[in-house]
Amino acid sequence: MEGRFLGSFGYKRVASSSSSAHEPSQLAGASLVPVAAPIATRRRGSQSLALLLPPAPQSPVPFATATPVSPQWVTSFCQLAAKLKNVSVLNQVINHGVSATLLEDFKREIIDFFNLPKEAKKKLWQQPDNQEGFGQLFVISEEQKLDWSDMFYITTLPTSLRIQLFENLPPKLRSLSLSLTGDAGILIYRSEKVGHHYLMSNGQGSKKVDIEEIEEMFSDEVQSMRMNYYPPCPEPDMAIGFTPHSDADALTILFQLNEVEGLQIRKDGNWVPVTPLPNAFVVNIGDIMEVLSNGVYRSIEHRAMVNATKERLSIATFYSSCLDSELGPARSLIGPDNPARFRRVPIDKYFKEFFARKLNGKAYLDLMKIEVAEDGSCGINLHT
Ligand SMILES: O=C(O)CCC(=O)C(=O)O
Ligand SMILES: [Fe+2]
Repeated sequence: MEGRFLGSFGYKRVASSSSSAHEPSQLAGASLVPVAAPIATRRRGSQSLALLLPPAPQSPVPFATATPVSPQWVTSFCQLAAKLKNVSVLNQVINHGVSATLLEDFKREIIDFFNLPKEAKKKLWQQPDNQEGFGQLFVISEEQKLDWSDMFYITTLPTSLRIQLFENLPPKLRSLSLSLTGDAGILIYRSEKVGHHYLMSNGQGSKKVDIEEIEEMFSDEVQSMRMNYYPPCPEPDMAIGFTPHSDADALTILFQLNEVEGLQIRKDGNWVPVTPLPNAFVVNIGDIMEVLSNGVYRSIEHRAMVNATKERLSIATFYSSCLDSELGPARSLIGPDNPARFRRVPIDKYFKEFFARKLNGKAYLDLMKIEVAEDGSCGINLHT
C-alpha cells in the first residue's frame, strides 16, 4: 500500500504504508542502515578510503590567490588522483584546513535553517524557472515518486551569478556559507590542480593536457551549494533519500553533517556505504571531469539512503566550469590515438537539460557519449 509523507514543505512523498509528518530535529550518532554489502566490508572499505593529508595552512588563503600549491599537497593529492583514476570509489579527506569550529557552527545553523517556521521558509522558496531555494529538483511529473528529503540549493560563486536569495539567508548562515565557499574553493582548486597534473603526466595516447586550456574553462570559479535534509522514514526500505545519480559538475566536496550513515557509492555493481568520518570531506568526481578528461576520470554514481529513527544532513559544494564555456574532452588531449569519447555541448545547455530531467544514475552522461568502434571510427550515441 502506498502512503504519503508530508515533508516540511508539504510535498507528498510516495514511500511507505504509514502517514507521518517528520518530527523536529533529533540528531543522533552514527547508525547502520540495511544495505547489500556485508558490514565487515563496509567498515573496512570506508576506513581504508580515508586519506590523511599533511596539515593545511592555518589561515585560509583567499581562493583567487591560493597558488602555489605546496609540494606536500601535490604529493597527497596525486595519491588521491591516482586512486580516483578509472575507479569508482570515493575518498574522504581529513586535515583539509577547514576549521572544526566552522563546521560545528555550520551544522547548528543548517539544523536551525531546516527547522525555520513555514512562513520564513516560504520567503526562501524556489521561484518559477529557477532551481535555487528550498524545494525539490529533478521533479518532472505529478506522479513521480519523490525522494525522502528536503533540500536548499543556491549559487554561491561567482558573485555576479548570486540572486537576491543569497542576501535573504539568515545572516550567520550567509557568512558561514561564504567561509565554506572560500575554503571548499581552495580544496577544490588544489584537487583540480593535481587532477590536471595527473592528466599532464598520464594523459591518454601521446597527448598531455594543456593546463591553460583547463584553467580558462574554470576561470569563473563557478560554485553552488546544496543542503540536504533527510527526515527519519518509518519504512526506510520503501524510500530513498537521494535517487542514484552522478553529480553534473566537475568536482564536489560533500560534508556529512551529523555523521549518520546514508551515503552509498556504486562500485562493481554493488552499493557500498561511505561511513562518515568526523569532519571529513568526501571528494566526488562529477560528469564534467569525466568528459573533460575524455574518460580518464570516472564520475561516481551515488545515492543516499534514509533511516528509520535518525534524521540525516549533508551539504554539497559543486564546482563547475564557466557557464559560457563548452563542455567536451580537453582539445589538448584529443588526437588520432585518443579520439573524443564525448560530444561537445555548450555548458549552459548541458545544465539546462540536466535540471529538466529525472535523475537516473549516469544516464545523462551516457547521452554525451560517442561510441568509438574497434577500428577507431566514431558514432554518436543513438539515444541522443
Ligand atoms: O546526502 C548525501 O550524502 C549525498 C548528497 C548528494 O549526492 C548531492 O547533494 O548531490
Ligand atoms: Fe550527489
